[in-house]
This record gives sequence, structure tokens and C-alpha cells, in this order.
Amino acid sequence: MGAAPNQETNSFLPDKSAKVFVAGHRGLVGSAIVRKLQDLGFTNLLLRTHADLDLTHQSDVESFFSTQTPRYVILAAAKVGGIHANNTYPADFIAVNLQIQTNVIDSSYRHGVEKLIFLGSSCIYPKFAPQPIPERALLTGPLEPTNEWYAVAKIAGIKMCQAYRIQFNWDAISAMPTNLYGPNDNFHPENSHVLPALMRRFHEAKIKGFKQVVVWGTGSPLREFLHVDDLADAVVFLMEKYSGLSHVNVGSGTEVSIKELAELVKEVVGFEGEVVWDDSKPDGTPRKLMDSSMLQALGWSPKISLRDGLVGTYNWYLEHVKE
Ligand SMILES: NC(=O)C1=CN([C@@H]2O[C@H](COP(=O)(O)OP(=O)(O)OC[C@H]3O[C@@H](n4cnc5c(N)ncnc54)[C@H](OP(=O)(O)O)[C@@H]3O)[C@@H](O)[C@H]2O)C=CC1
Ligand SMILES: C[C@H]1O[C@H](OP(=O)(O)OP(=O)(O)OC[C@H]2O[C@@H](n3cnc4c(=O)[nH]c(N)nc43)[C@H](O)[C@@H]2O)[C@@H](O)[C@@H](O)C1=O
Repeated sequence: MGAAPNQETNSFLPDKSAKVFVAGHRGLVGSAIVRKLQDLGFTNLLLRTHADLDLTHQSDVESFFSTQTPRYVILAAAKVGGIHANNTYPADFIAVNLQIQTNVIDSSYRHGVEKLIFLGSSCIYPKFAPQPIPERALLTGPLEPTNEWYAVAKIAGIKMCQAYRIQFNWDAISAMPTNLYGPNDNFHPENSHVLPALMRRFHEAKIKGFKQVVVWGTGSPLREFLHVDDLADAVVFLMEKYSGLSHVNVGSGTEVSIKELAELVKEVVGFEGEVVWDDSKPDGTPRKLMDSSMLQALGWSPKISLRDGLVGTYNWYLEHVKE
């Protein structure tokens, strides 16, 4: 589709004093990107909390861009949640995400941002997409109902980046990460994603001496997990190397069943009781392994195995999450 995937951009990495706005810098993804940029020596990161700048408020976003004039934008602010949150708050998931991304993308373009990366999600693809899912599977079939509202907003974000590239020749790209985990994840008991939810549930069961832990669904769905530090590395890589029209999948290439994940988290946490399945809860999409060969062909690959990533995340949880 459109521009060649290996088209080189103006270099992002050389100017470490460039103003980079990382939207959503306190979240799972935004905080990992900030760590990565700081490790690389970036000295001029623009960071605003949700309380400082509500990105759903167009006039505030406009005023921020006109006064701060960032050169680069990494858009990692969004309304995010797991299967239950997506299913329970469809209006929030579509409206907040459309507002944030529309405001940030449009203001970025009009205030001279040189390059923007928008983060979507693997849920943009049809529920029964071919596996592994290539970028071209977008808009080829019906979405998974538990997260179609969020997915529609994310698809609109991809299309907005493409439209601005086509009409204005503006360098907006999109990355589609698979299911992520790591430090600063959301460990809410109901609204989080499966991995932090299970880490917390197994941990609490271990501390409280429970005999059983309940896990949602049948355990049969397959998911692909990527450590957020790998994702942050991929985002910086794409900022440096990629300026194409197509969105780019970012996955680890390996998938596990939710049953296998539960056993692995149980082992890492050290819970010795039984796992009980609550099949009144939705399974969601049966499988969503992404085809990340486009990114690999550009020269990027992940480094952190699921087991190592889980151990590191559990250590982080023990140090940072208060009971
Ligand atoms: N987590 C995952 O498994 C995956 C995430 N992604 C994508 O990565 C991106 C980041 O997700 P993730 O880091 O997990 O999400 P988090 O919920 O951890 O972080 C989102 C961030 O956005 C901020 N934010 C939300 N609403 C607003 C607002 N109205 N104004 C300003 N800031 C706001 C939040 O601040 P506050 O908390 O104060 O509201 C928070 O810092 C999203 O685009 C998501 O779709 C893609 C695939 C998988
Ligand atoms: C990243 C991605 O995240 C969401 O999609 P999802 O992949 O279905 O994410 P999930 O992590 O919430 O669930 C994965 C699987 O795990 C099972 N499961 C078991 N026990 C718990 C549990 O305790 N919590 C949760 N959340 N799930 C559980 C659950 O039933 C499901 O089968 C989308 O909202 C979508 O918007 C999106 O982009």
C-alpha cells in the first residue's frame, strides 16, 4: 500500500535536544518510551499528566501545541482496558479515543510537528482474520464484539494518519502492538488486561492463603504477549526508520493459550493452589497472532522472553504496587 515500507525518514535519533511530546507518559507504554528515550540521551521530553492537559479538550490541546511546538509526537495516551472494561464502557472507549487522537493528530499537523507515531492495537483486525495476521487483513471482516468500539476508534486513527500523509505529505505513522505487559501496567482486578489481572490475583491468593484462583473464560484463547520495553524499542526504531503509509504490526511472534499463561504466572508468583475456570466470562477473540514480518524485514526483533518478562514484572509489582 502506498509508500514503500523501507522508505527512510529524516533521522529522529541524532538530535537528542529535539522536543518530543510523549502523550500518556505515565501509562504502561508511555512510561516505557520515556525510559527508552532517556536512556538514549533525549533531554527535551515534553510531558503532561492527564490533570495538566486533558487531551479530549480540543482548545487546550491547541493551546499546548501552539505554545510548546514539539518537533516529534509519540501518541500513547488513550482509554485502555481489558476485555471486561471494553465490553462494559463502549461509549468511553469509542468517544475518548476518537477525541484524543483527533485532537492530537490534527494539532500536531497544524503546528508543524515533523513526525508523529500513533499507537493502535491488534484488536483492529477482524475476529476471524488469517493467522498470523498481516497488515493487509485490516477491514476485511467483522470485528470481535467485545472490543469493536475501541477497535473502530483505533482504525480511525490509522486512517487519519494515512489521510494526512496522502493529502498533506505529512509524516504520520501507526504501530499496532500486540498484547503488552510490564512495569506501570494497570493491575485493577476487573478493568485490566489478563496478565496483570492474573499476577495480582495469584499474588493476593498466595499472601492470603487461598486454595483457589478463578480465571475468566475457558482458557483456550491464544494470545501473543510482548514486553513493553521491547515495544518502546520498536517505537523508537520506527520513528527512525519508517515513513510508510501502511500501519506496522509489532508482535513477539510467539503465542500462548490463556491456560498456559495462567500456569506460567502461577509458577512465577509461587501460588500453589488450584486454578478454576469461570466460563460465564467471555473468551473474546479465539486467536490474534500478528504477522510482524514487515517490521522484522526493516531490521527489528524483540529481545525479552515471556518468562523473563514475567519475572521482571513480578519483581516490579512487589516493589511498587501497594496492597
Ligand atoms: N496495554 C496493552 O496491552 C496495549 C496497549 N496498546 C496501546 O498503547 C497505548 C498506551 O496504552 P497503555 O500504556 O497500555 O495504557 P495506560 O492506560 O497504561 O496509559 C494510558 C495513558 O493515557 C493517559 N490518558 C488517558 N486519557 C487521557 C486524557 N483524556 N488526557 C490525557 N491523558 C490521558 C493516561 O493518563 P491517566 O491514567 O491519568 O488517565 C495514561 O497515562 C494505547 O494507544 C493503547 O491502545 C496497544 C496494544 C496493547
Ligand atoms: C490488548 C487487547 O486487550 C483486550 O483484548 P483481549 O486480548 O481479549 O484482552 P484481555 O487481556 O482482557 O483478555 C485476554 C483473555 O484472557 C482472559 N482472562 C482470563 N482471566 C482474565 C482476567 O482476570 N482479566 C482479563 N482481562 N482477562 C482474563 C479473557 O477472558 C480473554 O480470553 C481488548 O480489550 C482489546 O482492546 C485489546 O487491544
